[in-house]
Amino acid sequence: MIHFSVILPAAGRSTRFGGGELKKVFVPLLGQPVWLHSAKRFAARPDVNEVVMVISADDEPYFRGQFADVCQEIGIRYVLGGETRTDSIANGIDALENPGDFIAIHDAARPGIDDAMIDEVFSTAAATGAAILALSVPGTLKRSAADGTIQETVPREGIWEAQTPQVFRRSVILEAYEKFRHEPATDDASLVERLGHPVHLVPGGLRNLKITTKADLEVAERLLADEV
Ligand SMILES: Nc1ccn([C@@H]2O[C@H](COP(=O)(O)OP(=O)(O)OP(=O)(O)O)[C@@H](O)[C@H]2O)c(=O)n1
Ligand SMILES: C[C@](O)(CO)[C@H](O)COP(=O)(O)O
Repeated sequence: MIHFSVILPAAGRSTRFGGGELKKVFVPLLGQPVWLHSAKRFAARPDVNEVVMVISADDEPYFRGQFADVCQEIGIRYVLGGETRTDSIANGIDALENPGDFIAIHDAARPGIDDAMIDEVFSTAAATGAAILALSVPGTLKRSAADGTIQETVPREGIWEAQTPQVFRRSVILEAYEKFRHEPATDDASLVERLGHPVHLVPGGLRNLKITTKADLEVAERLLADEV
Protein backbone atom coordinates (compact mmCIF):
# COMPACT_ATOMS: atom_id res chain seq x y z
CA MET A 1 0.00 0.00 0.00
CA ILE A 2 1.20 3.53 -0.82
CA HIS A 3 1.61 5.64 2.32
CA PHE A 4 0.79 9.32 2.70
CA SER A 5 2.11 11.71 5.35
CA VAL A 6 -0.25 14.58 6.06
CA ILE A 7 0.62 18.14 7.11
CA LEU A 8 -2.19 20.30 8.46
CA PRO A 9 -1.17 24.00 8.51
CA ALA A 10 -3.02 25.88 11.26
CA ALA A 11 -0.48 28.58 12.14
CA GLY A 12 -2.09 31.53 10.36
CA ARG A 13 -3.22 34.79 11.96
CA SER A 14 -6.91 34.67 10.94
CA THR A 15 -6.68 38.32 9.88
CA ARG A 16 -9.61 38.17 7.47
CA PHE A 17 -11.68 36.19 9.98
CA GLY A 18 -11.43 39.14 12.32
CA GLY A 19 -11.53 39.71 16.05
CA GLY A 20 -12.68 37.36 18.75
CA GLU A 21 -10.91 35.26 21.33
CA LEU A 22 -10.20 32.31 19.10
CA LYS A 23 -8.48 31.99 15.75
CA LYS A 24 -10.62 30.48 13.03
CA VAL A 25 -9.08 27.00 13.22
CA PHE A 26 -10.05 26.77 16.90
CA VAL A 27 -13.63 28.07 16.78
CA PRO A 28 -16.34 25.48 17.33
CA LEU A 29 -18.11 24.10 14.29
CA LEU A 30 -20.89 21.59 14.93
CA GLY A 31 -19.50 20.52 18.28
CA GLN A 32 -15.78 20.37 17.58
CA PRO A 33 -13.06 22.86 16.63
CA VAL A 34 -12.66 23.55 12.93
CA TRP A 35 -9.21 21.87 12.71
CA LEU A 36 -10.35 18.61 14.30
CA HIS A 37 -12.84 17.77 11.53
CA SER A 38 -10.16 17.14 8.91
CA ALA A 39 -7.50 15.93 11.38
CA LYS A 40 -9.75 13.05 12.49
CA ARG A 41 -10.57 12.14 8.91
CA PHE A 42 -6.93 11.87 7.83
CA ALA A 43 -5.80 10.18 11.05
CA ALA A 44 -8.41 7.43 10.57
CA ARG A 45 -7.20 6.42 7.10
CA PRO A 46 -5.18 3.22 6.77
CA ASP A 47 -3.07 4.76 3.97
CA VAL A 48 -2.00 7.69 6.20
CA ASN A 49 1.04 6.87 8.31
CA GLU A 50 1.65 10.23 9.98
CA VAL A 51 -0.26 13.46 10.62
CA VAL A 52 1.51 16.64 11.73
CA MET A 53 -0.39 19.79 12.71
CA VAL A 54 1.44 23.11 12.34
CA ILE A 55 0.47 25.69 14.95
CA SER A 56 1.68 29.15 15.84
CA ALA A 57 4.04 29.60 18.82
CA ASP A 58 1.49 32.07 20.24
CA ASP A 59 -1.17 29.36 20.26
CA GLU A 60 0.96 26.58 21.71
CA PRO A 61 -0.05 26.96 25.39
CA TYR A 62 -3.74 27.05 24.41
CA PHE A 63 -3.38 24.16 21.95
CA ARG A 64 -1.49 21.98 24.40
CA GLY A 65 -3.91 22.76 27.20
CA GLN A 66 -7.04 22.09 25.18
CA PHE A 67 -6.04 19.40 22.73
CA ALA A 68 -3.09 17.33 24.03
CA ASP A 69 -5.46 14.48 24.92
CA VAL A 70 -7.27 14.38 21.60
CA CYS A 71 -3.96 14.57 19.70
CA GLN A 72 -2.76 11.54 21.62
CA GLU A 73 -6.07 9.75 21.16
CA ILE A 74 -6.11 10.12 17.37
CA GLY A 75 -2.32 9.82 17.03
CA ILE A 76 -1.17 13.16 15.67
CA ARG A 77 1.75 15.44 16.57
CA TYR A 78 2.29 19.17 16.24
CA VAL A 79 5.16 21.45 15.29
CA LEU A 80 5.48 25.23 15.37
CA GLY A 81 4.82 27.22 12.21
CA GLY A 82 6.41 30.30 10.70
CA GLU A 83 5.73 33.76 9.36
CA THR A 84 4.23 32.65 6.03
CA ARG A 85 2.21 29.59 5.06
CA THR A 86 5.24 28.41 3.09
CA ASP A 87 7.44 28.66 6.23
CA SER A 88 4.85 26.67 8.15
CA ILE A 89 4.71 23.88 5.58
CA ALA A 90 8.52 23.78 5.44
CA ASN A 91 8.57 23.25 9.23
CA GLY A 92 5.92 20.54 8.87
CA ILE A 93 7.98 18.74 6.23
CA ASP A 94 11.12 18.97 8.37
CA ALA A 95 9.21 17.52 11.33
CA LEU A 96 8.03 14.35 9.58
CA GLU A 97 9.51 11.35 11.40
CA ASN A 98 8.37 8.63 9.05
CA PRO A 99 7.70 10.31 5.69
CA GLY A 100 5.48 8.27 3.40
CA ASP A 101 5.88 7.87 -0.36
CA PHE A 102 3.65 10.94 -0.78
CA ILE A 103 3.13 14.09 1.25
CA ALA A 104 -0.34 15.63 1.43
CA ILE A 105 -0.89 19.17 2.66
CA HIS A 106 -4.36 20.22 3.80
CA ASP A 107 -5.44 23.55 5.30
CA ALA A 108 -6.71 22.97 8.84
CA ALA A 109 -9.17 25.73 7.92
CA ARG A 110 -10.96 23.38 5.44
CA PRO A 111 -13.14 21.22 7.69
CA GLY A 112 -15.45 19.91 4.96
CA ILE A 113 -13.05 17.55 3.17
CA ASP A 114 -14.60 14.10 2.77
CA ASP A 115 -13.24 10.61 2.10
CA ALA A 116 -14.32 10.55 -1.56
CA MET A 117 -12.38 13.74 -2.34
CA ILE A 118 -9.32 12.46 -0.46
CA ASP A 119 -9.51 9.13 -2.35
CA GLU A 120 -9.60 10.94 -5.71
CA VAL A 121 -6.72 13.31 -5.08
CA PHE A 122 -4.59 10.61 -3.41
CA SER A 123 -5.06 8.20 -6.31
CA THR A 124 -4.37 10.87 -8.96
CA ALA A 125 -1.20 11.92 -7.13
CA ALA A 126 -0.14 8.29 -6.81
CA ALA A 127 -0.58 7.82 -10.57
CA THR A 128 1.04 11.09 -11.68
CA GLY A 129 3.32 12.41 -8.91
CA ALA A 130 1.37 15.60 -8.10
CA ALA A 131 -2.32 16.50 -7.77
CA ILE A 132 -4.47 19.05 -6.01
CA LEU A 133 -8.18 19.49 -5.47
CA ALA A 134 -9.58 22.56 -7.21
CA LEU A 135 -12.89 24.05 -8.30
CA SER A 136 -13.52 25.01 -11.89
CA VAL A 137 -14.62 28.68 -11.80
CA PRO A 138 -18.15 28.91 -13.24
CA GLY A 139 -18.79 32.68 -13.37
CA THR A 140 -18.11 35.51 -15.83
CA LEU A 141 -14.84 37.10 -14.76
CA LYS A 142 -13.88 40.80 -14.88
CA ARG A 143 -10.58 42.50 -14.17
CA SER A 144 -11.02 45.94 -12.61
CA ALA A 145 -9.07 49.11 -13.34
CA ALA A 146 -7.78 51.35 -10.52
CA ASP A 147 -10.92 53.53 -10.73
CA GLY A 148 -13.24 50.57 -10.13
CA THR A 149 -14.44 50.25 -13.73
CA ILE A 150 -14.04 47.11 -15.79
CA GLN A 151 -10.69 46.90 -17.51
CA GLU A 152 -11.40 43.62 -19.27
CA THR A 153 -13.42 40.42 -19.28
CA VAL A 154 -11.14 37.52 -18.40
CA PRO A 155 -11.80 34.30 -20.33
CA ARG A 156 -12.94 31.72 -17.77
CA GLU A 157 -11.91 28.67 -19.80
CA GLY A 158 -9.32 26.70 -17.87
CA ILE A 159 -9.55 28.82 -14.71
CA TRP A 160 -9.66 26.89 -11.41
CA GLU A 161 -9.65 27.91 -7.75
CA ALA A 162 -7.09 25.91 -5.79
CA GLN A 163 -8.20 23.88 -2.79
CA THR A 164 -6.41 21.35 -0.61
CA PRO A 165 -5.35 18.58 -0.16
CA GLN A 166 -2.36 19.18 -2.39
CA VAL A 167 -0.48 15.91 -2.74
CA PHE A 168 3.00 15.26 -4.08
CA ARG A 169 5.51 12.46 -4.41
CA ARG A 170 7.93 13.01 -1.55
CA SER A 171 10.95 13.66 -3.80
CA VAL A 172 8.98 16.28 -5.76
CA ILE A 173 7.79 18.33 -2.77
CA LEU A 174 11.18 18.02 -1.05
CA GLU A 175 12.92 19.43 -4.14
CA ALA A 176 10.33 22.22 -4.45
CA TYR A 177 10.76 23.27 -0.82
CA GLU A 178 14.56 22.95 -0.97
CA LYS A 179 14.65 25.34 -3.93
CA PHE A 180 11.80 27.71 -3.20
CA ARG A 181 11.04 27.72 0.55
CA HIS A 182 12.30 31.31 0.75
CA GLU A 183 10.04 32.46 -2.09
CA PRO A 184 6.62 32.14 -0.42
CA ALA A 185 3.43 31.33 -2.29
CA THR A 186 -0.18 30.96 -1.17
CA ASP A 187 -0.20 27.26 -2.01
CA ASP A 188 2.23 24.36 -2.39
CA ALA A 189 1.44 23.58 -6.02
CA SER A 190 2.95 26.99 -6.91
CA LEU A 191 6.36 25.79 -5.72
CA VAL A 192 6.05 22.53 -7.65
CA GLU A 193 4.96 24.48 -10.76
CA ARG A 194 8.19 26.44 -10.48
CA LEU A 195 10.10 23.16 -10.81
CA GLY A 196 8.30 22.62 -14.11
CA HIS A 197 6.65 19.46 -12.74
CA PRO A 198 3.05 18.96 -13.95
CA VAL A 199 0.37 19.17 -11.25
CA HIS A 200 -2.98 17.54 -12.00
CA LEU A 201 -6.27 19.23 -11.12
CA VAL A 202 -8.89 17.02 -9.46
CA PRO A 203 -12.41 18.45 -9.06
CA GLY A 204 -13.01 19.25 -5.37
CA GLY A 205 -16.30 20.38 -3.91
CA LEU A 206 -18.12 23.34 -2.41
CA ARG A 207 -18.24 21.64 0.99
CA ASN A 208 -14.43 21.75 1.00
CA LEU A 209 -14.56 25.53 1.42
CA LYS A 210 -11.84 27.32 3.37
CA ILE A 211 -12.96 29.25 6.43
CA THR A 212 -11.60 32.70 5.60
CA THR A 213 -14.27 35.07 6.99
CA LYS A 214 -16.96 34.67 9.65
CA ALA A 215 -19.55 34.25 6.90
CA ASP A 216 -17.72 31.11 5.72
CA LEU A 217 -18.28 29.56 9.14
CA GLU A 218 -22.04 29.91 8.75
CA VAL A 219 -21.90 28.40 5.27
CA ALA A 220 -19.77 25.50 6.53
CA GLU A 221 -22.25 24.89 9.35
CA ARG A 222 -25.05 24.46 6.83
CA LEU A 223 -23.01 22.38 4.37
CA LEU A 224 -21.75 19.97 7.01
CA ALA A 225 -24.80 19.88 9.27
CA ASP A 226 -26.44 16.72 7.97
CA GLU A 227 -23.23 14.69 7.97
CA VAL A 228 -21.64 15.25 11.35
N1 LIG B 1 1.99 31.50 8.51
C1 LIG B 1 0.95 30.72 8.23
C2 LIG B 1 -0.17 31.19 7.49
C3 LIG B 1 -1.23 30.33 7.25
N2 LIG B 1 -1.21 29.06 7.75
C4 LIG B 1 -2.38 28.18 7.57
O1 LIG B 1 -2.66 28.01 6.19
C5 LIG B 1 -4.06 27.81 6.00
C6 LIG B 1 -4.60 28.73 4.92
O2 LIG B 1 -4.26 30.07 5.21
P1 LIG B 1 -5.29 31.27 5.36
O3 LIG B 1 -6.66 30.84 5.10
O4 LIG B 1 -4.74 32.40 4.60
O5 LIG B 1 -5.22 31.50 6.93
P2 LIG B 1 -4.69 32.74 7.74
O6 LIG B 1 -3.29 33.04 7.32
O7 LIG B 1 -4.93 32.44 9.17
O8 LIG B 1 -5.71 33.87 7.26
P3 LIG B 1 -5.45 35.42 7.02
O9 LIG B 1 -4.67 35.50 5.72
O10 LIG B 1 -6.83 36.00 6.92
O11 LIG B 1 -4.67 35.94 8.20
C7 LIG B 1 -4.75 28.05 7.33
O12 LIG B 1 -5.17 26.81 7.87
C8 LIG B 1 -3.69 28.74 8.14
O13 LIG B 1 -3.77 28.50 9.55
C9 LIG B 1 -0.10 28.60 8.45
O14 LIG B 1 -0.08 27.44 8.88
N3 LIG B 1 0.96 29.44 8.68
C1 LIG C 1 -3.80 26.46 -0.41
C2 LIG C 1 -4.98 27.37 -0.35
O1 LIG C 1 -6.03 26.76 0.35
C3 LIG C 1 -5.47 27.62 -1.74
O2 LIG C 1 -6.78 28.05 -1.71
C4 LIG C 1 -4.52 28.60 0.38
O3 LIG C 1 -4.37 28.33 1.72
C5 LIG C 1 -5.31 29.78 0.08
O4 LIG C 1 -5.01 30.92 0.80
P1 LIG C 1 -5.62 32.31 0.31
O5 LIG C 1 -4.54 33.28 0.60
O6 LIG C 1 -6.86 32.55 1.09
O7 LIG C 1 -5.89 32.17 -1.16
